[in-house]
Amino acid sequence: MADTELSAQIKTALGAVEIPGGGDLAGYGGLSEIIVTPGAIAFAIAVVPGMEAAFGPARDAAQKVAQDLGGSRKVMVSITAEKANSPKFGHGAAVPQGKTRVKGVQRIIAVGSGKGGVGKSTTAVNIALALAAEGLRAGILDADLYGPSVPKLLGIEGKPAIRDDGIFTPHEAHGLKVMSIGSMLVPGQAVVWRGPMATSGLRQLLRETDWGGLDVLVIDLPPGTGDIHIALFQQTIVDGVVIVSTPQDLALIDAQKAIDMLRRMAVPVLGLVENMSYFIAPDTGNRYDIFGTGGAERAAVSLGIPFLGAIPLVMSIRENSDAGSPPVATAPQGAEAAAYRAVARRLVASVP
Ligand SMILES: Nc1ncnc2c1ncn2[C@@H]1O[C@H](COP(=O)(O)OP(=O)(O)OP(=O)(O)O)[C@@H](O)[C@H]1O
Repeated sequence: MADTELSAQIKTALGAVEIPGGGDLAGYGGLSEIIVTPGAIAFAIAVVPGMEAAFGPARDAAQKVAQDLGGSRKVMVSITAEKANSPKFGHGAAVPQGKTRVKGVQRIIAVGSGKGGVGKSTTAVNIALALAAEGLRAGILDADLYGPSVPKLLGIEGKPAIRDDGIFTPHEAHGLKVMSIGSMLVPGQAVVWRGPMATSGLRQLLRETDWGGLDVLVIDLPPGTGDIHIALFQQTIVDGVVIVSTPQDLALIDAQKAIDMLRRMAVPVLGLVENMSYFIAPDTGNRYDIFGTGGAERAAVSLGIPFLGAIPLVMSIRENSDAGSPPVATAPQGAEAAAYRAVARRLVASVP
């Protein structure tokens, strides 16, 4: 059967998959193009804020429908989310003075996003690994208080060791020094960890860790522009910020707000990375732009910032990252690692 026929057949069959709020997946506006190749089937479901879990059963059902029709093809159905922003940076605040560097750290590159759920943490971890692959002594600090995921992405468990003088010894994973704000949280505590507690927790992790001489520390920021960002940028010299976005997440207004905050806080914007940008069929190697093409590049141009590269939507990125085996470390010769390494090289070129 021709691939387009199977694609149409799957779409029709998705008419039997119910979605939250009524209706079916075939008629749902957030369903991407259904890519069918001789060896694979891939499509994505874009959902609105807070609906990722609710759409889980629909995704599982869609996966089954596609698998039943697709025979031995490998099936990937992803949910891509656009979560609500964190609290906004107040307008009119003065550009702060008195920023300092972190002891034992030459350069800091932060990774942020206008919105959550765009793959910011996955990108941050793989960029840090790619910087290490360029020969730099690299580390990563997980500042995403509202959803720390770096420990899972790097397969780290437990709290970091604390020396007698109260200084943290960071975890080590895949050649990276790693600290996560997740280690500071008691389960269920995150909600009340706002404002001063959150910022002092971050400060402690950043300043009271024995980084042991790093060329570059990557900081995985929370999404949006909130207290953590303001405190970090007020107190610390951050050499630049990378903004991660998905193609359908390119509501320019969000990226614009994040960039506006960075500019007013005198933090350089290093550029935009487009994540889950295109799908590469594992069998044919062909590229498919399932949500259209060129959005992030155009957005970068109109925002006046560099476009740093596009990361494909690949099943192995999700599966391996969620299992603590990020592709840059575990499959360094693969196409996924190459995409992250291209971004890292552009960063090395733009941060002295
Ligand atoms: N390029 C990719 N291809 C396939 N899956 C991806 C890709 N990038 C990220 N993912 C998956 O998307 C999900 C969300 O990624 P991640 O946790 O990095 O997002 P985030 O923006 O940091 O989210 P949050 O705002 O909740 O912290 C994860 O399951 C991850 O494995």
